[in-house]
Amino acid sequence: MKENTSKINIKNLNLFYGDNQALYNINASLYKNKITALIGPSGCGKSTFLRCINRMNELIPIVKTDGSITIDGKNIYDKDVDEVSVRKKIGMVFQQPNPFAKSIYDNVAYAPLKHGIVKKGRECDELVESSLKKSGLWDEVKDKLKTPGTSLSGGQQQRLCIARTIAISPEVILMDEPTSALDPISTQKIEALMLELKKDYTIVIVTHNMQQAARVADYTAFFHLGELIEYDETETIFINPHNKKTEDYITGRFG
Ligand SMILES: Nc1ncnc2c1ncn2[C@@H]1O[C@H](COP(=O)(O)OP(=O)(O)OP(=O)(O)O)[C@@H](O)[C@H]1O
Repeated sequence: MKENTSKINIKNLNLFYGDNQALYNINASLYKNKITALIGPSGCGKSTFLRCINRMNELIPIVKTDGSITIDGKNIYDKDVDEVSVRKKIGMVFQQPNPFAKSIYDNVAYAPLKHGIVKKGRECDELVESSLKKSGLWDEVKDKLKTPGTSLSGGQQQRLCIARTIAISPEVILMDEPTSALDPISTQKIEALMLELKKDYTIVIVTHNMQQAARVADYTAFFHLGELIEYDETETIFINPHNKKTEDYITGRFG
């Protein structure tokens, strides 16, 4: 792993929902311009861990987090860091495509205009076009930018959500089961897109689909009962795991 640049450093991360501990002392370095997949049985803490990386769990009042997550050396849990700036730097794509009830154009333009990243007019038009091109959707929507985002197919809506995420120039993209609501062809398109996007972004994905992790991820982290059991190059996790629990899960003995 040595030749990689560390982008996200997690140290002694514990998370509690009220009295219930959901994450136990997680330590890991996630690498820049790589795709890291989080796998493990239902309820093992994958989504909780993902949401720690953009401080989204803080929207849940009973959550208490300790430990640190540094991104490029800065702890995002420091008191002087506000969570809105964290979420601008770290985009998120959800399981269900969730475009705004707005036009395709406005879905992409909304946040950059709101944050003053671009001005209305040509500058904004160019950003909308380049974001839709990067998400592989431009050719399918360029003649209907004023139609509602919700009129697109599920797979197109997910690529619109990715375009919306890219438009504010994040450094990290978190994806929580981004293809589980999609058909195989849309899934294939999103996977191809992820491989393209990792050239510019660091990607962390939660997936239940082990073939998907094997196809797209450079690194894979296996969680069980809130613990990070094993984290390594994807090939090692799938072909030569070091931990018995990882092996049992990979080979379908539980989960
Ligand atoms: N909002 C919440 N309030 C209380 N407990 C929660 C909340 N969200 C998750 N949990 C608990 O935290 C633990 C980890 O859940 P999490 O959703 O992170 O697991 P997961 O591995 O992503 O599961 P799945 O694969 O089913 O989505 C579970 O025991 C779950 O019940």
